[in-house]
Amino acid sequence: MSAALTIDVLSLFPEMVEAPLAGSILGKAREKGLVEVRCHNIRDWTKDRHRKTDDYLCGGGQGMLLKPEPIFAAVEELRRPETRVVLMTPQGRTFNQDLAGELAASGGHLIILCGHYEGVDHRVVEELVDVELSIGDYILTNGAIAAVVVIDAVARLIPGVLGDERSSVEESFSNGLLEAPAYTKPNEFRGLSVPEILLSGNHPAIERWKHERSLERTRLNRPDLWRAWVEAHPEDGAR
Ligand SMILES: C[S@@+](CC[C@H](N)C(=O)[O-])C[C@H]1O[C@@H](n2cnc3c(N)ncnc32)[C@H](O)[C@@H]1O
Repeated sequence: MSAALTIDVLSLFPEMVEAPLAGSILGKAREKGLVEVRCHNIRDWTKDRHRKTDDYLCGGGQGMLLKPEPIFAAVEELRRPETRVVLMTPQGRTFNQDLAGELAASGGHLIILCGHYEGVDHRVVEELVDVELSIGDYILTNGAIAAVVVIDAVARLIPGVLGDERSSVEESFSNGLLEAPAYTKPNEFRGLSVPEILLSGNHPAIERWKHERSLERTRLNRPDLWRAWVEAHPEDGAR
C-alpha cells in the first residue's frame, strides 16, 4: 500500500525532525504506512570536499545563508509532478488549520525545506518554492521544529491517522470557534463539579451548552476569531 501522503524533509538537522515524529499517533501512522516521512540531510547533496552548505551574504550583513546548489540538487532529485515544495520561514503565510487542510488534500507529496542561519538564498524561493509557511511571529534557530509542527498538523488530517475521524472535525478552528471546555471523571474533585448538564444525558441541551461555551471562550481568548464569527453570525454578537 502506498502512503496517502509522503513528506520529504530537507534539513541540516534531520534528527531534530525524525525524533518527535517517531512516537505517539504520528509514529503509529508511519508504522501503518498511512503517512511516510523521510528526513534528509541537505549536506548529502553537496559536491565539494568540505560538504559546504552555507556561505557569507552577498553585499555584506550578519551571519551565513544556505547555498542554493545542494538545495536545487535535492529538490530536483526528490520532486515529482504532483509535489508541492514548502519552505519554513518566518516571512511566510501564517500556518493555520485551513492551510493544514489544504496541504493534507494537496495530492500526495510534499517537500518541506528547513532553513538555518539567516535562511536560504532567495533564488531557492523564486525558483523552487510553492508555499512559504511561518508558524508564528517569532524567530526560531532553524526550520526543523517548525516543520515538525506543520507535519503533525497535516498528517493528523489524513484519513485513518486519528482513531475517530470526528476528532479532527469537532475541535477548535474547524468551524471558526474554539472548542467548548471539556471534563472527565471524577464528577467531583476538590469541591469542583463537572457542569450538571454534561451528566444529564440530554444531548440536544448538551450541544446547546457546548455551543454557548464555545462562543464564550472564543470571545474571551481570540478577539480576532470572534470578530470574524460575529460578522458571519450577527445574531451571536447581539447576546
Ligand atoms: C534564524 S531563522 C532566519 C530568519 C531570517 N533571517 C529572517 O529574518 O527572516 C533560520 C530559519 O529558521 C526557520 N524559522 C525561524 N522562525 C520561523 C518561523 N516563525 N516559522 C517558520 N520557520 C521559521 C526558517 O527555516 C529560517 O530560515
